[in-house]
Parts: sequence; structure tokens; C-alpha cells
Amino acid sequence: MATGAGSFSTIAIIGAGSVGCTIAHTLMLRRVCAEVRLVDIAEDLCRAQVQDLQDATYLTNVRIKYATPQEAGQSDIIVITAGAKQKPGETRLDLIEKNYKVLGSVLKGLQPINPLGIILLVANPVDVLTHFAQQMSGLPRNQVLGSGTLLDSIRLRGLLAQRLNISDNSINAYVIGEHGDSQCVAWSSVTVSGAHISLIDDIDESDKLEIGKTVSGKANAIIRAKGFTSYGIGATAANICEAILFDQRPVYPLSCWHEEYRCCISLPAVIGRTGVVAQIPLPLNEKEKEQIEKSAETLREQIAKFQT
Ligand SMILES: NC(=O)C1=CN([C@@H]2O[C@H](COP(=O)(O)OP(=O)(O)OC[C@H]3O[C@@H](n4cnc5c(N)ncnc54)[C@H](O)[C@@H]3O)[C@@H](O)[C@H]2O)C=CC1
Ligand SMILES: CC(=O)C(=O)O
Repeated sequence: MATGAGSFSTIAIIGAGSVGCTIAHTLMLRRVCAEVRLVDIAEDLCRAQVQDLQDATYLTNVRIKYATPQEAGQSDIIVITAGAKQKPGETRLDLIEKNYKVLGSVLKGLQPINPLGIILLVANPVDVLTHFAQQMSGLPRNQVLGSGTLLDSIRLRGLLAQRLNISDNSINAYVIGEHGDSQCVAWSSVTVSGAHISLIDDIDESDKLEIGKTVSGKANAIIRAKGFTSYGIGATAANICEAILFDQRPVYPLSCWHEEYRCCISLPAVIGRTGVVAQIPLPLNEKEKEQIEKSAETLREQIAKFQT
């Protein structure tokens, strides 16, 4: 857990809905930064969320304030959660028309953006929006990233931890590709404390398929019952912000530009104060290579719809 940022560090959250406020709450509880700035087009809602969150700040003294888009643009990290969410049965890609427009207006409002700032995309479809934020924000590509499949990888580790009865922290497992239906599990590199998982549990193909489906379908299963997801992404986004502000350099599967795939897609990357510090090669078998190429193709098709 973070022990408090050295300098006066600020994180802005654009979109004070379920996800934005859960991220703000988690940032505050973990003392990731000195100040969290909330922005939303719905001003009354945003002011009310700030007041409610302020009632919890006595726990850590992290400041939570209502901010203008211009103030938010000067923050160390800008987390974008503004936009429509999936209705039951909708895919993340179904949100692109609406959320492309929202992203455009959000980025315009933030200008001039802190040249040393990091933009973290959370709104869906997160990979496609990360691509457009890289184009529209004016920041170098390494400073604009998406939460990508870190959340899916955490869901995967959770399932494997239950199956093996081993702590998820001892399991290294990546979901790669789109944060969406075309994602895939990189089974060939799943390890438990350094040993390939097949040495501990010979998971057959039908079980692998079932686990993969459960992971990629988890958001929809939650949305069908409660209308949205928020705690998982709250933890994940706060964790990414902490890694950035404290230059912790963990390897996370996040959405960032990959020259090989010509889009923003999730594969392991090192995260630090300047955003994506390096990309780490992941050995993939032939099937996994095909799956990630297909996933990239799905994303490129969506991007092409908006290129003139
Ligand atoms: N990447 C991930 O793993 C996850 C992504 N999400 C995505 O996060 C997004 C937000 O989800 P929720 O918070 O549940 O939705 P929500 O509807 O509760 O909140 C969205 C907020 O965005 C605001 N907003 C809309 N246009 C805006 C603009 N131009 N400027 C400022 N604010 C604006 C709305 O007023 C609303 O308060 C969705 O796209 C959802 O799919 C949700 C969970 C996980
Ligand atoms: C909604 C979403 O993208 C998730 O919970 O994975």
C-alpha cells in the first residue's frame, strides 16, 4: 500500500458515475494521491458525489474536490470514465458511437493538458477509445493507456486460485487482446510460483474453454443482475494510478499502442511515472498468436469506421 505521495499529487476523474466514484473512493482509502478532482457534465450529481465522498475523507485526509475540466487537465493523472455503459446483453463495442463523441468533447474540455500528465482510459470500448485518445490528446503515446485486460487477468487469477486453492498472488496468468469478447487467455504462459500450471493441474481443453468464457462473460453476468460493475475496476484503476505516481514499474497487461498489431491492445507492459515504460514480450503458441491477431483485427475494424 502507498504510504503517501512525496509531492502534492493530483488525480482527476472525468465521469462521476458508479465507476468514477468507486475509483475516487479506492484512491482515497489507499492514499494514492493528495487530491482527487471529480468532473462530470451532470454538475449537480458531481457536486453531490463530491460531498458524499468528502464524508469519508477523515479516514485518510485525501482531499476530494469538484473541478472544472481545465483544472482536471492540469492533473498528474486523468482517468476517463465518462460515457455510456452497457445495457444487459450489449457488448462493449456497441458503445463506440456514443463514447467516441463523449471522448472527443472530454478531451477538448481538458485542453491545455499537462504535458507530463498521464491519461488512463477506463470508459468502454477501452482499447478503441485509448487509440483515439492517443490521437486527440496531443500527448506522447506512452502517456495514454487503457486499463485493458488487467481486470480480466485478475478475474482469471481469481478463478484459478479457487480451483488450485492457492493464493492468486502466486499465480501469473494473463488475459490478452481486447478488453471484450475477442480476448484470449495466454494459457501457454500461466505459471504458479514459476512452474507451468500443467505441472500442478492438467487442465483439459474443455475446462480451459469454460474458464475463458467465465472470465470474458463475468462483466455481463454482473451487469445482468446489478446494472454495472464498479469494485473490480475501482481496485484495478487505483492500482494502475499508484504504479504510475510511485513509479513502481509492475508488469501489467494494459491497453497501449503495439506497432505489430497497429492498434491499442493489451499485452504485458511495464508501468511507471511516464506511463508505459516498456513492453515485455510474451511467448505465445500458434493458437494464441492467431487469437490475438483476430482480436487486433476486431479492434482495427472499429477504428477504421471513424477514420476519414
Ligand atoms: N474498462 C473497464 O474495465 C470498465 C469500464 N467501464 C466503463 O466505464 C464507463 C462508465 O461506467 P459507469 O460509471 O457505470 O456509468 P455511469 O452512467 O454511472 O457514469 C458515467 C458518467 O459519465 C458522465 N458523462 C457523460 N458524458 C460526459 C461528458 N461529456 N463529460 C463528463 N462526464 C460525462 C455521466 O454524466 C455519468 O455520470 C462505461 O463506458 C463502462 O462501460 C465500466 C466498468 C469496467
Ligand atoms: C464493464 C466492464 O468492462 C467490466 O467490468 O469488465
